[in-house]
Amino acid sequence: MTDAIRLSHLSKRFGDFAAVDDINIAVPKGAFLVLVGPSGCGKSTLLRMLAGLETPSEGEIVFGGRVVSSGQAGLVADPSDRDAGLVFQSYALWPHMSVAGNIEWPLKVAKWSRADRQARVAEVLQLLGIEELSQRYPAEISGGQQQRVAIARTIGPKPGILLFDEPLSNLDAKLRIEMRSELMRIHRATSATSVYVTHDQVEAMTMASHVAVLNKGKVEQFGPPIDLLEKPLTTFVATFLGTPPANLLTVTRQAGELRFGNLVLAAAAQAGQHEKAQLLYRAHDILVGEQKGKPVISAIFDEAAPIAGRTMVTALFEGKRITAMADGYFRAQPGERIPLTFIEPPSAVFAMSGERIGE
Ligand SMILES: Nc1ncnc2c1ncn2[C@@H]1O[C@H](COP(=O)(O)OP(=O)(O)OP(=O)(O)O)[C@@H](O)[C@H]1O
Repeated sequence: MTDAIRLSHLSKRFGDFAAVDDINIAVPKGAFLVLVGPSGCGKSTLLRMLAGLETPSEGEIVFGGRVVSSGQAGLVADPSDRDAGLVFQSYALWPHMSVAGNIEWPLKVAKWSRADRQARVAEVLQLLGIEELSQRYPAEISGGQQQRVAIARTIGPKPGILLFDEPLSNLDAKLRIEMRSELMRIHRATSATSVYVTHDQVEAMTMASHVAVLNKGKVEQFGPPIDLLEKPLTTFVATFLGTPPANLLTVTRQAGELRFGNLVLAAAAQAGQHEKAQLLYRAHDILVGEQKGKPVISAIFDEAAPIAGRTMVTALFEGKRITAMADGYFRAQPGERIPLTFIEPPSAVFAMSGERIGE
């Protein structure tokens, strides 16, 4: 089957600076791809290239087998001629048009017949649950409702590809969670392929069928969210994804062992030939308390946050912050010493350069 989206050697330079640097990914039809990464990693630039608002410096964008942008050929198909719809962070509704008018406008531009337009407007109003707002003007509805109208307007013409640029970042926390599942429902109902930009890794992990983690314009890793959590290829991916954030401990090879201070954490063979390595421990693999026969450290309690019946605890050990879990609700005084036990072996081993070692 033809991929819905294929990016080959896609780059965008501003002067000497590569905002997007040699990206190569293929996205199957119907996927929900989330582009995630820290501020300035190139997410918006990549999305703007997908939308046809920015010309690639090099490489190609192919939608459903058709080249829509090409750096070499200097080709960029017009935003309206690439079967893609873009939803921005700011809703950009036309203030002088009613909700129904806003949704109908792109269909007029695309020369749909009056009857088809009316039927489609009614359909998307219903899909977004905003029928009762159809005659109101943008100034007369809330921010969350405006966002729904903006989404309705984008999906009206039935684009094959939906592009979202941090669409929920202006909403409050509760509404954001609600809209997340709404967007998933809309994605399924339209059977479009979606590309969604966020810097919120929780949003990425809950919504995505595929995630691309970007760092300095490059894709660090691309795949289903579970694969990225279970088998991160770099320390960047390992610590960027997952809640609470994972721990990386630098260990030194001594004889047959990998030691963290005086503590033996793993067999030296796990680090291959490296003298030093970084061990990945998820918070739930370090438990507050002691367990016989397992490596334990005495750390200085810093703070505690209850999460789903357990407690996420941060503590300091030799100046390093460590995140661990306690069963039930846990409290201690800041500065108090608490035991932390490494109840599981490290879930991955990385070279000091950040690359994964072994399986
Ligand atoms: N028109 C431009 N001219 C020069 N540099 C630019 C331009 N647009 C973006 N950049 C630079 O390219 C890099 C990537 O920017 P981009 O907006 O794509 O990042 P982002 O990942 O979307 O960040 P954020 O999450 O903060 O929105 C940044 O360093 C930015 O300063």
